[in-house]
Amino acid sequence: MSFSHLASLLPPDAHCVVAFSGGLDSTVLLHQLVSWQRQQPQLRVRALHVHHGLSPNADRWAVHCQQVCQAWHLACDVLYVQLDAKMQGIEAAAREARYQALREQLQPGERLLTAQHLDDQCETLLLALKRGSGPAGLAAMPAQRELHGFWHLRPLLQTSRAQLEAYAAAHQLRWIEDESNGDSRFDRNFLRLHILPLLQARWPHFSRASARSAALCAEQEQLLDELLAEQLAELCDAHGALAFHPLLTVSEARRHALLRRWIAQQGGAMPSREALKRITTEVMQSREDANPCLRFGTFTLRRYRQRLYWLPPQPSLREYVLTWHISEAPLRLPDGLGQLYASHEAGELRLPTPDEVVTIRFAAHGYYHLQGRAGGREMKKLWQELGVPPWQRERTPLIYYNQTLIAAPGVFVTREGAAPQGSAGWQAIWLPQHQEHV
Ligand SMILES: Nc1ncnc2c1ncn2[C@@H]1O[C@H](COP(=O)(O)OP(=O)(O)OP(=O)(O)O)[C@@H](O)[C@H]1O
Repeated sequence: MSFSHLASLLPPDAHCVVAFSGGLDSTVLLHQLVSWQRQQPQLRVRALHVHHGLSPNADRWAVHCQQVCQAWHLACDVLYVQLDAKMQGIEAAAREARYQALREQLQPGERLLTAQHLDDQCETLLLALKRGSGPAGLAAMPAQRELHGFWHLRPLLQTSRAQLEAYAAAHQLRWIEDESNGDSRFDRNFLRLHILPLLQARWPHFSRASARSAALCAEQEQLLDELLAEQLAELCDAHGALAFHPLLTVSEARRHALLRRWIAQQGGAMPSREALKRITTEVMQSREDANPCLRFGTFTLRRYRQRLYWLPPQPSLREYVLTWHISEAPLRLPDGLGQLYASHEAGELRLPTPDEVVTIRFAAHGYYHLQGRAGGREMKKLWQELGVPPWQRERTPLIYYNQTLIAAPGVFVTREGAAPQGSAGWQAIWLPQHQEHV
């Protein structure tokens, strides 16, 4: 038996974690790895089984998986996830929960292996066609991808179901049949049970040919990624906000390709063509003083000045008042905003007097004088002058001494907050959460 499909994806000393459902596909994959390990003794293999709790047989499947692994001298952990069988889109929810549970178990250096095969690839392509996907969707499943810092590999993508069945028979493997595989209310099962057999009967190479189409789409997408990477990097600032004016002077095809890649980098789902057109007309081309906003699931696309922002929910924190003992530990801010540190080295803030209580708030109204600027201004005007986008204005920590606004760390210091010339001051440093461990 040749293991070239494994050797092309895995170094000989790889640490493999197989997502083992106990079905035909992952049983064959696990058996092949165990067999290959005899030739590659440095290879490490272990299995994880996810117990979704959806089938009355789920406990038996978990026991089966552990027995198979025991017989093959492999470690096998069972991961329990909670799902409600009555919920909408249970297939997608189960997949989401499964990948999350699997990911959480991976140790540094381990690779996750799943057992999707050639016919699965064909089904995925047909499902993408049904949704009207573009080339990224029609590329179906990649044989390898990075998944939150880990490698996720699908070594069987070139192997047909018939080949897997022949392998299982030749090695007398035992596997379990998920009874839900026979339920053609699920789109994938409908294709597998009713459509693919017809296509394969007429054109025996249909799955292989369609997988080739998927691979060609993937290649085109990769080429575009490479060609557009430089331009996209130039358009993005350090926070990922996109300078959109240059996009208005390029072709629609290039604009859409750049927007799709930018949204993917921001963690958004692939937008439809219709959505990309709306981004152009309703957000990029809206009036200069408009405050356009489009919702995409839990994300919001907004424009501020010359840039587009892809934002997770940004609730106002105006109700918060946190007392800060600046000589003690750093202060943790609400809603994942990170921490505030006090540094007593060469700061520009005056120290509070003994009767002044230091609080952190997220709202300021009225007229203020900022240090280093002539004249006072309304707070709203100041935010505009400082270039702070509207959604950040009630999420920027503000230091108060009693009822007096002193500073916004890293943004401004008020006249009332400035240390007198020649006297020692202190500094407040705001470290957003994503920088805490740098
Ligand atoms: N209960 C499970 N425990 C562990 N691994 C599983 C489980 N179910 C499925 N897998 C893994 O995921 C692979 C794909 O399974 P399946 O085709 O049933 O899922 P799917 O929802 O279509 O997933 P995908 O989008 O990942 O293709 C299997 O080959 C197996 O490696």
